[in-house]
Amino acid sequence: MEGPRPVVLSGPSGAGKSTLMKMLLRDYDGVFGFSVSHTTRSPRPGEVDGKGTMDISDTLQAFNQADYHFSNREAMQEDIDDGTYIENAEFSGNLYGTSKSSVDEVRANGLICILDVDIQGVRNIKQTDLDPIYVSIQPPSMEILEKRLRDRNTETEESLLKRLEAARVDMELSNEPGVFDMLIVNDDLEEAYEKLQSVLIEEITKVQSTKKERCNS
Ligand SMILES: Nc1ncnc2c1ncn2[C@@H]1O[C@H](COP(=O)(O)OP(=O)(O)OP(=O)(O)O)[C@@H](O)[C@H]1O
Ligand SMILES: Nc1nc2c(ncn2[C@@H]2O[C@H](COP(=O)(O)O)[C@@H](O)[C@H]2O)c(=O)[nH]1
Repeated sequence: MEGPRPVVLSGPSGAGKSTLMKMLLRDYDGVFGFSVSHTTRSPRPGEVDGKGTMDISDTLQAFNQADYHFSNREAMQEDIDDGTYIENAEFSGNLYGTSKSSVDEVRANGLICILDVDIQGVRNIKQTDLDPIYVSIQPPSMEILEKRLRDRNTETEESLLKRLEAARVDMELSNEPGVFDMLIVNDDLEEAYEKLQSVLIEEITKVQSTKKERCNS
C-alpha cells in the first residue's frame, strides 16, 4: 500500500507510549490514525471500546477515540486461527492483537498509522511487509517505571508485578542493536516528545504536503 510509513511504538507498560501518542494526535490533526488493537483484558475506567465508535460518521474521530476493541479469549482465538491479525501476543495474562483491518482502515485514509505493541508484536511485525518506523519508549529506570504504574492506579498488585517482569525483558531486548530505529528515554516528557517528532518529521511532512495539494486542486 502506498502512503506514509506506519510507526510502531513499543516499550514497557507505563513507559509513556499512550501519553506521547495522544500528544501527536492532539498536535497533528488529520495526520495520524491509531490502529485500535483487540484485547481480552477488561476496560479501565474511561476507556472507549472501538465497537462503540463504529457508527461515528467521522472515521478520523473513530480511529483516534477508541482505546481497544474489547473482546473475549474464545472470539479472539477464533480470529487468530482465521488469520485476522497481523500480529498477536499474550501479555500479562491477556491476549492482544493488531487486526489487518485496523491498520488498513487508517492507511486507506492516507494517515500515518500508529501501532502500540509490546516487544513480541515488534518481532512479529518484522516478519511482515508493513515496513514501519520502530520506536521504543523506555523509562528512565525500573524504580521510576514502578512509581508511574502505581500512580496510574490501573493495575492489581498481580498485574503490576507481571508488567514489571515483562518490562525487564523488554528493556534488555530493546537495547539489542538493530531492533529499533530510535530508543527514547521518557524522563522529561517534552524532551521525549521532541525526539519522537524528530524521528517522524519526514512522514509528517509527506502527509501535510499531500493534504495541502488536495486542498489546492
Ligand atoms: N515523562 C513523564 N513523566 C512523568 N510521568 C509520566 C511521563 N510520561 C508518562 N507519564 C505518566 O506515566 C503513566 C504511564 O504512562 P502511559 O499510560 O502513557 O504508559 P504506556 O506506555 O502507554 O503504558 P501501557 O503500555 O500500560 O498502556 C501515566 O500516568 C502518565 O501520565
Ligand atoms: N503485541 C501487541 N501488544 C499490544 C497490542 N496492543 C497493546 N499492546 C501492548 O500490551 C501492553 C499492555 O497494554 P495495556 O493497554 O493493557 O496497558 C503494552 O505493552 C502495549 O504496548 C497489540 O495489538 N499487540
